[in-house]
Amino acid sequence: MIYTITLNPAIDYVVKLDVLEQGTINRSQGDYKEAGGKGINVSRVLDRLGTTSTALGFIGGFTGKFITNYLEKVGIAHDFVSLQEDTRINVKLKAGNEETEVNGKSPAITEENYESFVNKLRGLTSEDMVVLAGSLPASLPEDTYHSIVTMLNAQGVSVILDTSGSALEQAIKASPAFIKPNNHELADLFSEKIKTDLDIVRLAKRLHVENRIDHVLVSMAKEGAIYVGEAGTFKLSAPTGRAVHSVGAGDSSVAGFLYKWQESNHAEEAAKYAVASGSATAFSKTLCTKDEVEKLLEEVQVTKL
Ligand SMILES: Nc1ncnc2c1ncn2[C@@H]1O[C@H](COP(=O)(O)OP(=O)(O)O)[C@@H](O)[C@H]1O
Ligand SMILES: O=P(O)(O)OC[C@H]1O[C@](O)(COP(=O)(O)O)[C@@H](O)[C@@H]1O
Repeated sequence: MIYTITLNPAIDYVVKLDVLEQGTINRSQGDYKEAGGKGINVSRVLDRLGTTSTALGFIGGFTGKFITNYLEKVGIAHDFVSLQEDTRINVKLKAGNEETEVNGKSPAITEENYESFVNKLRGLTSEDMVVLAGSLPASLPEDTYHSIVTMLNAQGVSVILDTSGSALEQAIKASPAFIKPNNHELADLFSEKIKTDLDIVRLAKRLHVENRIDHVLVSMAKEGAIYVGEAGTFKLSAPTGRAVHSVGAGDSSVAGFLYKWQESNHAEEAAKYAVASGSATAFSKTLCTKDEVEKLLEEVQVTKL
């Protein structure tokens, strides 16, 4: 069974504007709300690709209810721990080609809440895969993902991790099986400036070798991705198209990789599927569908590095 963990879910409130002017009243040309947060988006894309998963994490208040109602409507299983405070709202402002994001502050998580969550993971086994994705709520320590990866590894569970900053820096020391930083997150992780593909390869190889991470997929938005791992080192081009809304593109890549990986056990195929899924989401108003992904698959070119 696949489980996705979103410790800090969100309603994504997407607002379209002609231009965004600071210090005055802007009027929306159209807006909509999505059940978001990285793990939840992975569950949503897996569902569209035909794979079942259960969404775990913390949820609270009327905003949390919006998310669970949505998941129930589309038939995605969930087993969240309930919080007193409201799940956050993340505002995504789309003005012309520019996307500006204001991600909300996380609700408080008590020790009791956290213990209830960890108890849900105790029964997982080597039959299971877990996606840990997104930022950590402010009330949890920065080594939270490190502890979860350590615990799940000991239970034989494969862990897929997609986070950034200090949470990522700590968690990679516990050797998750797969990570998908974007090129900026990779640069931050090593406090380096990335200028060429070879810089990416060099840093990703350190994660593969020194941190014993089986698969490292570094996404680079319209430049595609670079894979370093058990299957070798290669670059994958992204299909060309008009980027409509890139929120969730990274989450779609994670879901695409996981979907193909569990079906084929073939990392190169999985990485191709990841890139096609990310691009299919970037090219559509919301998350990708399987048809959209498979239409783009042939356009993803793989070059050995
Ligand atoms: N403008 C774009 N054109 C084509 N593909 C894109 C574009 N933006 C994102 N993608 C696809 O989505 C994937 C993930 O995007 P990226 O922006 O790197 O991730 P994240 O959302 O995690 O920052 C890329 O590897 C690529 O396949
Ligand atoms: O937990 P974070 O880092 O604040 O990110 C949450 C945001 O990321 C998203 O999951 C989108 O992520 P990507 O664009 O990286 O795929 C949004 O749905 C959500 O608002």
